[in-house]
Amino acid sequence: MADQLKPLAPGVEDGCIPMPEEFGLKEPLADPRTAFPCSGGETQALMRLQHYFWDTNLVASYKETRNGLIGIDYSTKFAPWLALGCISPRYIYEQIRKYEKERTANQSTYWVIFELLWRDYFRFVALKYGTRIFSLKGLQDKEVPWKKDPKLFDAWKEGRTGVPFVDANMRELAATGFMSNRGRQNVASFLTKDLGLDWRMGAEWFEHLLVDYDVCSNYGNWLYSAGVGNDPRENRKFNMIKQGLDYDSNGDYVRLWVPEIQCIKGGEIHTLWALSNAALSQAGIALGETYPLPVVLAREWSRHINQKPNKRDHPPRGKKDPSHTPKQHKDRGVDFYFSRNKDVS
Ligand SMILES: Cc1cc2nc3c(=O)[nH]c(=O)nc-3n(C[C@H](O)[C@H](O)[C@H](O)COP(=O)(O)OP(=O)(O)OC[C@H]3O[C@@H](n4cnc5c(N)ncnc54)[C@H](O)[C@@H]3O)c2cc1C
Repeated sequence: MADQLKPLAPGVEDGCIPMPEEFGLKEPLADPRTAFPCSGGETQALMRLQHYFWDTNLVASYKETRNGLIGIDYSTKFAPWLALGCISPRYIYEQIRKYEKERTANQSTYWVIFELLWRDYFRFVALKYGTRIFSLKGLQDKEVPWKKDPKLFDAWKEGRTGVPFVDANMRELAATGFMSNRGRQNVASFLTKDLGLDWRMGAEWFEHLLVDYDVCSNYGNWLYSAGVGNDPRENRKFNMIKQGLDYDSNGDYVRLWVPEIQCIKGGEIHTLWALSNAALSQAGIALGETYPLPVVLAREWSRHINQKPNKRDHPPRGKKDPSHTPKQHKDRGVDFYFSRNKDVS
């Protein structure tokens, strides 16, 4: 490696690095609700690792918290730094191995490595298939009658679908550039399976906004969600209402991002349209006016109307913070990549 950079070519001046204002850009606003309140650069990335591994031992409970929705510590948040080359996956891997030797090795420490393997996997998929990862028919060359309805797409991207769990996630993305993995899987399934929209519209919207945008991980995951990746199982679809009740049983996440419906208490917030007029008007909600009616109603959602939050999904004892994931049943958290069921719900 060279010790020094070569001098600039003759005639090229070494001016100052231009500031965002010179391009007409304003300082980005920091939303206090963000799950990624960090800044860029290698130093910050290393500090995050130090915090997540060595200072707090959060890495040792990653598997239980990784499906969380609120706050910085439910997952590693390494993705933005990885996407921009501020930290390397090898360094993270070596640090996990060191942690396992010096502190503890458990399912959680393994699971962070496992997630990094997904990242690698999507790189290999992109290498193998090249520009086919952007093709409407995907890797399977599969004909699907995708729609391109701009009204439905706008409702999705602006968080106005009338499905609170979807809207909360889409608003978080627009306001902060970040969305949890649980949220991404759900809104992608909603766009492709419930709305039947061209999956590439969703992928492009993510590309436009994600602070951790990465061409391989983004298009690889979208292909998967759309059912046109190299996954042999068909028609897997998330049930938005069950997911909302499982992972945001009390509705705290929805209330954080969809304030106009925050007067509805508890998990009923996920099925607003099923509430009585009296309950809605008491909460100051006029469906279709102050908050949209659902743009679509999937048949399987009706199973969860009036469902009390599942006892088993209450946060583990001693973990009251809303950012903690509900206790997971055997297969929960083993994303749609592994679920044997068609309706991953
Ligand atoms: C539709 C969709 C689009 C996505 N787009 C992107 C993207 O553009 N860039 C991106 O980095 N991730 C993407 N992901 C994967 C995943 O959601 C994010 O990597 C993760 O939410 C980032 O948060 P984290 O760093 O706290 O992850 P953690 O849960 O802490 O995971 C640790 C690391 O493992 C890797 N990882 C975790 N899950 C995945 C996955 N499913 N696929 C690939 N790598 C994974 C990431 O590098 C992540 O930083 C997407 C997922 C979906 C469903």
